[in-house]
Amino acid sequence: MQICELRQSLLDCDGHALVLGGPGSGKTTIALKKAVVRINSGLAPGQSVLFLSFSRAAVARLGEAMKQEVPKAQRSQLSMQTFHSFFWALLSTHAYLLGVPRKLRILLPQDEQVEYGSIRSRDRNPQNPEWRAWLERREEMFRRDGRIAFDLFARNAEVLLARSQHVRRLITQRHPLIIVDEAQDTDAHAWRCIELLAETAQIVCLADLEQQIFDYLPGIGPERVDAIRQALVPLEIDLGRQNHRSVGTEIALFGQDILAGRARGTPYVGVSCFGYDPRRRPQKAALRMALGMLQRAIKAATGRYGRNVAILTHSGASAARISAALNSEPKPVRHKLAFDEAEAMLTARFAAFLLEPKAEATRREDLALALELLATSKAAAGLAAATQWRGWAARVRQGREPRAQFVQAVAGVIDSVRSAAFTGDPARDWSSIKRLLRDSGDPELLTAAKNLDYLVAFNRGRRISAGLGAIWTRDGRYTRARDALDLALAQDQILGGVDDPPGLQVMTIHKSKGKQFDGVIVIREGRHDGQRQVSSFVWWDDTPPYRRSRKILRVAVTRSRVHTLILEHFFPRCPIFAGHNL
Ligand SMILES: Nc1ncnc2c1ncn2[C@@H]1O[C@H](COP(=O)(O)OP(=O)(O)OP(=O)(O)O)[C@@H](O)[C@H]1O
Repeated sequence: MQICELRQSLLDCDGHALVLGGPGSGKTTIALKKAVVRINSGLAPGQSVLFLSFSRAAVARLGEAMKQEVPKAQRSQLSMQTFHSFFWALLSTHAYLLGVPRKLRILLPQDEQVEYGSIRSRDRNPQNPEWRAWLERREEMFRRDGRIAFDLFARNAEVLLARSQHVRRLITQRHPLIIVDEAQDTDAHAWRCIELLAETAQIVCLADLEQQIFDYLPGIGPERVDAIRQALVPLEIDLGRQNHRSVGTEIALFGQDILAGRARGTPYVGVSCFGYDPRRRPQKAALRMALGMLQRAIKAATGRYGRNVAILTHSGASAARISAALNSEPKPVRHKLAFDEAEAMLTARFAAFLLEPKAEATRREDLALALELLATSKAAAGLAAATQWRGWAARVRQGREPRAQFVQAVAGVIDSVRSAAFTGDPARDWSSIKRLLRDSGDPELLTAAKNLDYLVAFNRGRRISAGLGAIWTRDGRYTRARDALDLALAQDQILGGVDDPPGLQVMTIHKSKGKQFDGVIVIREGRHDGQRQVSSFVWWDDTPPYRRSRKILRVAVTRSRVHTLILEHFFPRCPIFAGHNL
């Protein structure tokens, strides 16, 4: 890699720095180089360069990039973490200074969701007394029981760092250089933490305001980059519109034109569009054709098929529909769906419960508990059935077992696991639970079995297996399997899952941020805005000239290295695409 003068100035700089630049301009790459230079200049034993990112996805990509940019010998001196894992480590060691219990536990998102699931998403705001009451209860859980929700991490880390110079020193002595990825998306608390650490550590912020697509979240806004400038007075280098991701294509230029609202009216190298009429051609057929076109385009450009490709959608519901269309017979297409995990995690707790030893004497309690666990996962999905199932659980406890088919099916499963001989191999035993659920023939239990598949798809299996295996080795049965599962999931949400699998992935545009694929299909369809069908590229509440929508679409189209294909319904027409001729 050529190091230009601009990049060299970053490598030479001892003070704070701010690296700006568009998608694929090389911010991450040069920051990793900077880390290597710092490591080579000598770190004391126990010291490392800290690279902070928002999502595990971004850390996963960093891991990939690191393999290219950082020599093996130095990798252990580079600590790549998400903000969450960094704050968690900080809080779990020092939060007692805030007067909370010494032993902290994480309030998992799926458990939080159970608490507030009944409040509609649009009512989850500080104006709503019900929501405020939940926030207070959540705060109380932290103060009294040491159970802390992810959302409280940054705020409490800030209080801790602000109060204790000692803790600040401990961190900056360990990490003399801190690199902050996607610094434009730090909220006020996370940013204040960095600012406090900047007193005694060197900070390098990477930012691109034009990729700020999480600005609907509280505390995130365009003011952050100015705040960085004011607080750090950094050396500023701007990689501008350099494009190293999709060299030889005009993908970055296309993204730029989308953002600027410029329609040049001629095709772009590396970008194509496949429009279809959903009344004539079903989506599942169009999807398969589009995947073929994408892979052929990648092969034509590079001589080989793409290693990883993604289908990007505007909403989670749309991602789920695409996934279902890909799964449809006769030729299902293998893929991974990045989806809302709460329901699946809670179903896993039900499965863990089924693994726990059971006795005839506790049948009634077991059945009631099973119904409650299932109700909890329903509640997380915001489904009304939860209330009814909880009612049934209460009746079971009173000795009045409802005749409802669902209750009978669950009772059947409980009866079968009581006599099941588990093998001690968690993977096999987990599969036999799934089989039992499927064999029950009940549609709800079938959904539960499917949710368990998702966990495997998400690579959550390994840590869960290890936890369950350890219990079996100790006890010869799965005593308190649910605790082991919770522990595995908590670890996983903070530390784990840092891989970027090959193959096809389906996800929302927001989830794709910071990722890179050989090829990308961006789905455009219709979405109902309450009055009529509008293009799904037009974001909720956005108005001409559609700044927000353009920003988001640009993030989507610039995720690919070789080819981006827009798969679109002919109708409704899209104002953002008007004048383009792809
Ligand atoms: N100076 C360079 N010369 C050649 N290739 C480079 C250079 N810098 C980066 N690359 C390559 O370009 C691609 C994108 O770079 P990188 O991920 O660093 O960009 P980025 O600015 O962090 O992107 P984004 O903001 O979209 O996450 C990578 O595959 C990287 O290996």
